[in-house]
Amino acid sequence: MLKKLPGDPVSGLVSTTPDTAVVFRPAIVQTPAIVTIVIFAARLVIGLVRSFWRHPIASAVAVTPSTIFSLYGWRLALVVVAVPIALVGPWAITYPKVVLPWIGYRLLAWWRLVWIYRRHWQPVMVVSGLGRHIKGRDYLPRLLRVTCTSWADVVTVKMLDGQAAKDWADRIEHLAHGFGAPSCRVSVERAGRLLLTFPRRDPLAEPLPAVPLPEAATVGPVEIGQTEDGKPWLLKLHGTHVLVAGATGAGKGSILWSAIRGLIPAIWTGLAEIWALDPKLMELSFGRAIFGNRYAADPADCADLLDEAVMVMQERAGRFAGVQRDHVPSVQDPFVLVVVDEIAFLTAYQSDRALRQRISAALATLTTQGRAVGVGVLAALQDPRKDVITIRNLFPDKIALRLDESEQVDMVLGDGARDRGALADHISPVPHQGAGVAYIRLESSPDPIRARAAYVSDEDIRDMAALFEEAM
Ligand SMILES: Nc1ncnc2c1ncn2[C@@H]1O[C@H](COP(=O)(O)OP(=O)(O)OP(=O)(O)O)[C@@H](O)[C@H]1O
Repeated sequence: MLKKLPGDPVSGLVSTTPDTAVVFRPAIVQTPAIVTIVIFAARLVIGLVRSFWRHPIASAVAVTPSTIFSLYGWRLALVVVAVPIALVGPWAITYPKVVLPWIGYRLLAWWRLVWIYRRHWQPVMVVSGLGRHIKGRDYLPRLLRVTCTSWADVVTVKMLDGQAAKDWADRIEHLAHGFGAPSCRVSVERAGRLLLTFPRRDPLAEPLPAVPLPEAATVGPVEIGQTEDGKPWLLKLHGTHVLVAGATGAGKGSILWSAIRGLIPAIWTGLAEIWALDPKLMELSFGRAIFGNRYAADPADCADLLDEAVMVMQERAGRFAGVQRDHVPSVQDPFVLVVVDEIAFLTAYQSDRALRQRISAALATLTTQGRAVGVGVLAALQDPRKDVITIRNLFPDKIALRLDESEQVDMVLGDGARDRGALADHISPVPHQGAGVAYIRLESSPDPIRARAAYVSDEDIRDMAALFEEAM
């Protein structure tokens, strides 16, 4: 009814005299006041119904006491407020994990929706360029829902038609600053819809103690720490190869040692073996007893050990050919995990060219053919540039600890990882806050996950090694 086709009727022309500008009289559509009032009232009712529907608890908390106050006075309103608090309060303190998701986080989500996101939505969208202001009208992405977890707000957004997730990923800093969050992560919920994660606090700010030794022998994903949403960080080792990149002091050792720790019962029962290459002669030498005679520090010895691993791999491949396609760990054919601390010492920084080529060839062979026959590589390095590690892409799983430069993030985790919120270059260099904190990108999902590896102290390593020393 209020729509008008573009252009003005000829009768609207005021002047067509040569030498004077053509002037159009703007078309004014007189809308009766009652129509405007009805439209605004309908919008208000729809908004209230939607608000009650989406936030029943928050709406009840806001509306019930004020209604009772206006109808029956403050005494009854006080009773209505005090009784639920008295009932739910002790329950919430005793069972916070039950009460918080059901009541606490819902109230918080409503409050943050109203106070943070809805209030700032229009300016943040327009200024960041995600919304458009055309001819006095705003075209904004729709803010659909806010949910809260213990550490973050998750905002569901319907993008404008024609927008891509990358448009949002390119503006994570605008979004984080605009909504007062330390960072923002973007993931796709489904076509046209995004989830924006805004952390409220850092759940990984405190170091984690070493994970207890597993009770059962397993080579399955081993628990090595905790992810941001409080779940155990399970690292797959059998059936893959893992590259860990991090600047000096980023905590590479804690990932290597946590992985070894998770395999200790399997090593003990003969289902797994760790073959350790320690060219820096620092990290792995601490637990030599765990590795038996499969430990090398000198580059020539490392090359011999790698060649031996290749031979084991090829012998198995020959035996398994046509019989089985997957490796099942057994005492005869244990899972062999080749752990390399600072792989660049053996490849890029190795001055003996022949040795360097031998080592590179062995590593490339293991990473291309090893996983089906139960030989895996877990390698750590400081500098992820291509000229330092040419076989970077042969590792299916990669972990980025604190990195020095923003460009290194995509080198480790793949294109677009940093845009989606893997801010590995922003991890704190203070060991207490940032060591062991990492971003992971799994083969199955483009969205990076933030996690922290448990800290395996020298004492923990000594205890683990002592188990094997006694048996020797
Ligand atoms: N997961 C962790 N949680 C808390 N603190 C840690 C963790 N890992 C390491 N640290 C602390 O950070 C320091 C450096 O760790 P680490 O030596 O493992 O780093 P790195 O990446 O191996 O460094 P480099 O490459 O220089 O050997 C350790 O001495 C320890 O105090």
